[in-house]
Amino acid sequence: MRLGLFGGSFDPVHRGHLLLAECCMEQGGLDRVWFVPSAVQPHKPGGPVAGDADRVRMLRLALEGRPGMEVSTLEVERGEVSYSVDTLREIRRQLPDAELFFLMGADTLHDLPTWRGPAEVLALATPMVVCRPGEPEPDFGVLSGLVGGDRLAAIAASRVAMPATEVSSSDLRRRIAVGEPWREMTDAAVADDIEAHKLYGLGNREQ
Ligand SMILES: Nc1ncnc2c1ncn2[C@@H]1O[C@H](COP(=O)(O)OP(=O)(O)OP(=O)(O)O)[C@@H](O)[C@H]1O
Ligand SMILES: O=C(O)c1ccc[n+]([C@@H]2O[C@H](COP(=O)([O-])O)[C@@H](O)[C@H]2O)c1
Repeated sequence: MRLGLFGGSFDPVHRGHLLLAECCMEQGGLDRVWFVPSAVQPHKPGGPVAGDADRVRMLRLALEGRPGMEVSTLEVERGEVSYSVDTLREIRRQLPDAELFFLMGADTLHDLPTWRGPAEVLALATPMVVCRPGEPEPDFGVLSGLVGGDRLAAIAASRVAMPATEVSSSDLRRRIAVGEPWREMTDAAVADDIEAHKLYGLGNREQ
């Protein structure tokens, strides 16, 4: 099985995340994609804005009716700071025969050498890097001190192209808080859920 792991804060999940996973499934020939919300992303020590249960529920709603896409609660169940190397070790232990890919935008690739145990991360999973038009080309050379030339070429060959989607979780949260249009930036079921639970300061301005 070719399994794609897509880690992020998903605070909240948005159309860019969903499109990225779809493009990787199609172009990267993945059988499954697991979205792995982090408890606390190591480089975002303040932690997410929404709680674990809210982010997991929104992800499940977004992935309903998307065959092969699921949520893994491994990191939120482990709690504390979510190091990807720990998550990959655990998934490798559970699924020894799966071929693991780690889905990421080019921005995350450039950050990867600063992660905990980056060489082990690269031994456990192959980064599947998504390139967006209008963004700088991913610089696979940032991994050259961590993997050999053949492996580097294989990682570069796994790259996937996707159309630009000008959306980020932080902009979505900002729009909700200040009352700008935001629903189109995410899945309709997620937008309904944000409204039902009054997440991200929704409605605070009117009170
Ligand atoms: N619009 C987008 N298009 C494609 N990939 C994206 C987009 N937004 C985020 N990603 C990718 O999704 C992954 C998880 O990102 P994350 O959950 O932190 O979302 P984010 O929108 O970047 O959040 P924030 O704005 O809070 O930093 C990262 O690898 C990031 O590169
Ligand atoms: O393991 C680490 O040291 C590490 C440091 C920074 C980010 N990550 C992971 O990278 C993924 C993308 O994170 P983000 O929030 O930068 O989009 C997510 O799964 C994070 O847990 C992992």
